Amino acid sequence: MRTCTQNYVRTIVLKRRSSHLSEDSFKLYGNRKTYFCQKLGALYHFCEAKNLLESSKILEGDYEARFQTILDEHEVKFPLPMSQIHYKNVERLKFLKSNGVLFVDIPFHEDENFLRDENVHAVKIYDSPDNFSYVPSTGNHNYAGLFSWREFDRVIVVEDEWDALCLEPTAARIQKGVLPISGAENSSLFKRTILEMKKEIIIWPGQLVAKYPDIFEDLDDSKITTVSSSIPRPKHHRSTLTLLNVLIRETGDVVNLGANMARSFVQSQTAAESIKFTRFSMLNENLGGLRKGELTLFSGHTGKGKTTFLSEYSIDLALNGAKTLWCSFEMKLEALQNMQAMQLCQKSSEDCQIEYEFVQEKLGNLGILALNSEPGSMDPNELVDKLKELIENHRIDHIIIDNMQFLIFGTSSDDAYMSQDNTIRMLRELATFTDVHVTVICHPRKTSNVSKKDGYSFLTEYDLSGRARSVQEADNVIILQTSQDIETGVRKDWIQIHKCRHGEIGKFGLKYNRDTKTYLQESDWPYIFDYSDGYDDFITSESREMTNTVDFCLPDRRVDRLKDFLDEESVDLFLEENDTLSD
Ligand SMILES: Nc1ncnc2c1ncn2[C@@H]1O[C@H](COP(=O)(O)OP(=O)(O)OP(=O)(O)O)[C@@H](O)[C@H]1O
Repeated sequence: MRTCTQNYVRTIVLKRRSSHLSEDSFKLYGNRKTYFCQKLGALYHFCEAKNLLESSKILEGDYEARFQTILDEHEVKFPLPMSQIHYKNVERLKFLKSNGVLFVDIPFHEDENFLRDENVHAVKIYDSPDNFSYVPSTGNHNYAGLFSWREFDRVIVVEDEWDALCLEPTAARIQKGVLPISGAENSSLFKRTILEMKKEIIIWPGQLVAKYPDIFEDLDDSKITTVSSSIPRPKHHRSTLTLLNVLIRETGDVVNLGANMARSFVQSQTAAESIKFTRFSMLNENLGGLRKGELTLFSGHTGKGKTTFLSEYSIDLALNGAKTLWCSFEMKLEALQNMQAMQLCQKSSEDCQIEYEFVQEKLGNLGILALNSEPGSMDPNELVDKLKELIENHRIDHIIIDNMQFLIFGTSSDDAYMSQDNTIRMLRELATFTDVHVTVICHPRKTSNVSKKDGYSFLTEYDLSGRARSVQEADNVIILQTSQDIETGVRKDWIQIHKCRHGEIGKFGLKYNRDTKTYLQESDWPYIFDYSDGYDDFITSESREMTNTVDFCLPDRRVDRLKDFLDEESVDLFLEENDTLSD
């Protein structure tokens, strides 16, 4: 009798084209038939696969006795010896799902039986997620028979059955089959029968070529495409979209748009799942909320509020469920913390200190994280590695990097450009392949097109420092625009969306409250402050300094206009509450 102290017993993954499987098993695990009917069924399948992976239980003690109990509990007859189990018997093992996952092994021998998948040969038992053994412990074991490689001319070779399980439905949407390789390394049949017959072989990750030289060395190079080793294995991806992105971006020179309709289905699904803004709800209209897997560049004139705005932006998102990680290389964490407390509670710094405990609790519940680093430069490679780890461990949805300059190295401008291109490319990949939204603050280069009237030039995406490459890589480019009338001192701020790959460009005004460091978007301004009017006529000589703040002065004629909209009593109340507004 075999004894294991800890075993993961994992359930059967049974979803192949087979006449003796009931419809029920197709539905349970999904197959191409199912998800083509349901369109987004692949997503379901993907989640199912992930759930199976994550919910597998550890069985303590004597494996076989425990296993037999499970079989008995579910009244499943497991006809030993295992080498004689047929698929139709195995089918019943799906009842084991609630107890974890049991992989039923397909014989992989140097004979044609393999191709018919007739027999189940062994059970794979996990001592830990990476350590497993087979019962009975004979020869080669491989799960190829469970997957879809036979149905397509193009095949993606992956490391093991978990990768295959996670990738298969997505791959099928773009007409590719999957084939797990582990266990087949000693088989010349594997190479001869499968790989040599296929028109295109994608190897994910590319290191498998070096790991299994006997299998790949003689294959025609022109048929092989490898997925970069910096991209995580399929089982580590968080959504179907990121898997599709890898397959579409990393493989093949030409994309069949017809076959890739799947991508737009998933894309629209992602949009529907985007995290919406409340304080800055006007961003929902253009950007469609915060979408996972995108890269946003955020810019604005130096010292004009980029960090301040993004801080409140991250609070808004956090209040709607998005977990943001701040990488603040410019501002000390205490300063960021203080600003976030004020913005969250909409209180002044002094009030936050008075109500310290309340503020602390509220901010704590929000769950915004910050990389524990001192202000200063950081090696982008080191940062990206760190971020991958944090995304995995803390389930992060959004990363803000403040700012790009701290990730650029090089003495000459050419070196700096190269470095910036490289950093942006890494951040782009990070967003795409981890399904996290990355927002990067970029400074503009020095601009000179300043009109006499406006103290700050109007920035466009072309004013962002570095090369156009960054803008091309980004999904969104947002600029906090500032203008200041040189004569009157009036400052105006607005958010301008210059690029939005999956939405629309647009703009909206902002007013700033110095006391709480918060912004009020245009649609929330008291209606009397009509954006199209401009602000010039709000100015009195005393209030010049404060014209873009919400507590600005209101001249008499504006009060009169207020009366057109409100009754006498409400106007009095309004004026009383805003006594700075009265003369
Ligand atoms: N709209 C605004 N009107 C007036 N003051 C503002 C406004 N927005 C932010 N500020 C103030 O401007 C100062 C600088 O803000 P912040 O650090 O956010 O700017 P930044 O653009 O990120 O700066 P840098 O270019 O140095 O990175 C802060 O004291 C902030 O309170």
